[in-house]
Amino acid sequence: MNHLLSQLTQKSNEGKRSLGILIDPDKVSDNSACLRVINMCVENKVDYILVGGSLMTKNNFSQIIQLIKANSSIPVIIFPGNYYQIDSNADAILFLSLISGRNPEYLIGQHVIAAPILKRTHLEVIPVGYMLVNSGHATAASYISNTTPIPTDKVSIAVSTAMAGEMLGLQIIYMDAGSGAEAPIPPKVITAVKKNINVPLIVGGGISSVHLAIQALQAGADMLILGNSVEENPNLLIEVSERIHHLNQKPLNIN
Ligand SMILES: CC(C)=CCC/C(C)=C/CC/C(C)=C/CC/C(C)=C/COP(=O)(O)OP(=O)(O)O
Ligand SMILES: O=P(O)(O)OC[C@@H](O)CO
Ligand SMILES: [Mg+2]
Repeated sequence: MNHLLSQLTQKSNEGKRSLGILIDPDKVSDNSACLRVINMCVENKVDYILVGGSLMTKNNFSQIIQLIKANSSIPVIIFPGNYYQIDSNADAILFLSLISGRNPEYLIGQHVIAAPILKRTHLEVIPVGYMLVNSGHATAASYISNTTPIPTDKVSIAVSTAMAGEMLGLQIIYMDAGSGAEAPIPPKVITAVKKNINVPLIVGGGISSVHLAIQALQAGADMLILGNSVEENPNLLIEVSERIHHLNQKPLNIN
């Protein structure tokens, strides 16, 4: 029942890293473009495909999940911007509580609406403490959720927020600079958070080069999420995936 969470937790405990690719349905122009990304994920042994966005203006969410399921065996994890983004053909959903913000709607409101719908599916529901960290300019997730991201230089706020999330029972912490961020989460913030929690740490937002990806992994990220940059530079997916498989032969342990 909690297969993916167990897998991620075990990998994290062993110091092994994972790679997730985000497909934002709003950015998918057509099936063939989407299929290209899916095929690249398969060829490069990507661990997870995430599907979701802050806003959905196209009616293609379920279709994209079906396309992934029909063309790969990579687990599909919903990364929802809101409770409309639920589809029983996916494998799991990140049940995000936006703990960096103070908007009750994104801390618990959306969840109350989603819970009975999720109960009727077989989706694995993964409780996640979702933290937005300032990235230089406003991001869609921060604007849409009407929350202020954690200031980048306030490391102790990021650490305390992550610790509180873990103490509340959340099983993963996801630190996000926001999709298309000018700069990703600084390595020192990643390391400080990682050293103070015992649950897996996902890091994403603005990872636009192999160098930045390696920096985040070496700082302590258990799982990286790449979105925008993969569409702009497909080689990034290939190179980051290779590096992760290489690193996993000599696992690091930050804790
Ligand atoms: C529990 C359920 C069902 C929903 C939770 C909803 C919560 C708390 C969401 C957190 C806030 C939020 C709006 C997150 C969005 C995360 C996401 C899927 C980001 C993908 O990128 P975009 O934010 O769409 O960026 P672009 O500007 O690049 O399109
Ligand atoms: O699109 P990018 O900037 O890679 O970000 C991915 C994801 O972490 C956004 O929520
Ligand atoms: Mg979007």
